[in-house]
Amino acid sequence: MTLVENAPDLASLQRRAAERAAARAGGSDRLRGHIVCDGLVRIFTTEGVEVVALQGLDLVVDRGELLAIVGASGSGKSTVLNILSGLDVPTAGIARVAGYDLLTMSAKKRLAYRRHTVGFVWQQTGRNLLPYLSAQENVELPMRLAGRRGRAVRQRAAHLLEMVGVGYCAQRRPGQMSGGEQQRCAIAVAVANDPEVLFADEPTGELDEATAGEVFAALRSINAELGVTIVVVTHDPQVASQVRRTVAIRDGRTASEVRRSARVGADGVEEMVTEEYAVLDRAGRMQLPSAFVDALALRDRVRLTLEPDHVQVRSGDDEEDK
Ligand SMILES: Nc1ncnc2c1ncn2[C@@H]1O[C@H](COP(=O)(O)OP(=O)(O)OP(=O)(O)O)[C@@H](O)[C@H]1O
Repeated sequence: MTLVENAPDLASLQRRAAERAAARAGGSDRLRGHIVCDGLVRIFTTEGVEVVALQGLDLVVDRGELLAIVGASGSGKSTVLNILSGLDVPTAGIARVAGYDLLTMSAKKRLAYRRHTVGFVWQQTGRNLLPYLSAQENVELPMRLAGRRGRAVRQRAAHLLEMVGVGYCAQRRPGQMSGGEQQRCAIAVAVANDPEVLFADEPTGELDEATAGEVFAALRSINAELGVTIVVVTHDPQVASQVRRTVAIRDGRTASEVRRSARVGADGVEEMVTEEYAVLDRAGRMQLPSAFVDALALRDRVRLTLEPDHVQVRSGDDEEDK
């Protein structure tokens, strides 16, 4: 499916994010695979019952990308995020972030990873900000805890608040800010110590659509200005219009992907093109979108035919019915 619209702004932000990310990494050749999941498996065992939350999930996120992960409740989104953020350990497979192997790293390294390499924004605003500090003080706090002092700390905090569009809230406490303003402030807090990767778990879950749009704008501007790699987990399928790449998870696997890219049309005007892909894993497996399965009443067996430039999928019942 391909949709075309005029929205060059997202494209120029993404170009800037790629330039900043390349500058951070010391060259554009270091951009590939900032986050790599390969055949990732997570099995939970509760009272003797096994739940396979991730069953061979593959995902590659490049340095400087802004990626959204979507999926229905129970599809495995939080499990992936918990693993990538170092809170949980996978059962098998490969999970690597910024050169850290998340399966084998020691407890000491895991702590350093969580403190310095990654930043977090949670859905509950109360988990992101201290209620008795102003927005400015909240953003300064992680820098002070890391031993930084002086005018540079105050300036960076003020600069980050401006970057996410809530500079006017600097002297307000969280209770004096709206939910959207608090989440934008939380983004500034999360990147205060310049992490390589920012993870956001349902950062707009408690917000209305317009306010959610402002939070995504803040994430895009942080991504473009700092070149930080961002992964947002959400159950909101509308997010695909807010970011360049959206990966959908179904039953613990990456099922499909929506990409928005800039193209110059015949009239010379730059436009955004949205394309949806199914994801083929290394074992040759892919999931058909449920809408396709329902439309053709596909079930149990399907017939595959190799054509010169595509593969045809037909109901396996056809031949038997004749
Ligand atoms: N600690 C746990 N113990 C047992 N099962 C778990 C545990 N954590 C998650 N699961 C199961 O793993 C599967 C994936 O859960 P996960 O929380 O990753 O889904 P999700 O897509 O984030 O859902 P939601 O949007 O509702 O948060 C579910 O079947 C869930 O019940």
